[in-house]
Amino acid sequence: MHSPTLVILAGILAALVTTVFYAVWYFNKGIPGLRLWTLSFFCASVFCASLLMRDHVPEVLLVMLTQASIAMVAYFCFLGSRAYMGRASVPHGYAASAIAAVMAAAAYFTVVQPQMGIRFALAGSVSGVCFLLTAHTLARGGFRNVPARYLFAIVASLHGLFLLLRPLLFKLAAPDAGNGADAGMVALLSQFVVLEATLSLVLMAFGALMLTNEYITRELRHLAEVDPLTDVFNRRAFLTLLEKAISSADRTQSGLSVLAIDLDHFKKVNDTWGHKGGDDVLRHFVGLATSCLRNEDVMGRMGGEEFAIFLPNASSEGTRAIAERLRAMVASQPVATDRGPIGLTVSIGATQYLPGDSSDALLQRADEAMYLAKEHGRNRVEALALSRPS
Ligand SMILES: Nc1nc2c(ncn2[C@@H]2O[C@H](COP(=O)(O)OP(=O)(O)OP(=O)(O)O)[C@@H](O)[C@H]2O)c(=O)[nH]1
Repeated sequence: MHSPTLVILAGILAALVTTVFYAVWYFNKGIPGLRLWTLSFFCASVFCASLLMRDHVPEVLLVMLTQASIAMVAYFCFLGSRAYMGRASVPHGYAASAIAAVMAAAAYFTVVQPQMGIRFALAGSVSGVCFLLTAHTLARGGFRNVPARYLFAIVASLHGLFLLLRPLLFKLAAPDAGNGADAGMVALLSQFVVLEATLSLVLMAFGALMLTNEYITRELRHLAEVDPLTDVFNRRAFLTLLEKAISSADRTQSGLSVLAIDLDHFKKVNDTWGHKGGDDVLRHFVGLATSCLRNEDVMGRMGGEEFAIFLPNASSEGTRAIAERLRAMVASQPVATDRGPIGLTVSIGATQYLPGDSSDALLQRADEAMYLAKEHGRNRVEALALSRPS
């Protein structure tokens, strides 16, 4: 296909992708990386537009514009990937200096010592390195959690490698571009370069949209499962996980313990310190509780100032020890506030899964034990059916 036609097609695609990304970003500004990917595709549109203005703009200006825009396509793509992966941005000063140096070199090799090959290699190497860095950034986090990163990382690395090897390819295919046969080969390779860039653009846009979609899905799942104040599972999610833990305990004949925890005299905390003070206490308690749990232990907020924790594979002694450690920790570590420390105690009911228990029965028994702790004076641990019958 005619090269200018391919460039027009690539330009239309880049502009369309930019518009779609801008619209998605406009309504979802919190998605990390999306703004930078939008800028990257915008620079790709500028690059295509500048190629099409070839006959109407002074050569040196055109070369500087194309070199800067192609470098920025890759740089913004790299920054977007870092943002998506939650990594810190890189200092823009280095990038600005690098792009300025590339533009200066491009001007030098256009006006002072015209060398198209060197300009070509320069543009390819800067953006090639940025695309390889993009692939490395996306791959480093581990593929298992976010499988869509496969596509983006593979396309970015192949595109980066192609950009780096491109001058070599031209050299091998057409060692003497002045000769007629080699000039034909150069034209063919140029068409392939535009095709490769267009295909990479489409695939990377696809990858970025998949990552965006994955982020939104993850956020929605988080909102549906997690209590916004304390960041532990809400009642519904906790019960679902408890059901699964019960099935697993049945299957593997392993232990499963449940703690029901209620903050003592929490109404008084609210009355004395205000609702905000009460919220701080809830968060403080959750922080303490999670610090003394193992990775496999699961905590949920069952409502108000009531929490529950289930402990897979915990023995009765282990369960008692964790409950007692948590009780003592809460009692000894008041919440520090500007107006002084807020003292806090908890009542804990502990129980263990007995064959045939439903999740409701198990939680109810833990609750009964917790009410016993309240009745017996609060700031204590009570247990029901904690030892497994032999
Ligand atoms: N700050 C804050 N308070 C809450 C929240 N949810 C429930 N509460 C308060 O928790 C308090 C629970 O009080 P009660 O059920 O009377 O229990 P208590 O004062 O802890 O007394 P005991 O449980 O018998 O020790 C109420 O004042 C609720 O308003 C919340 O998300 N934030």
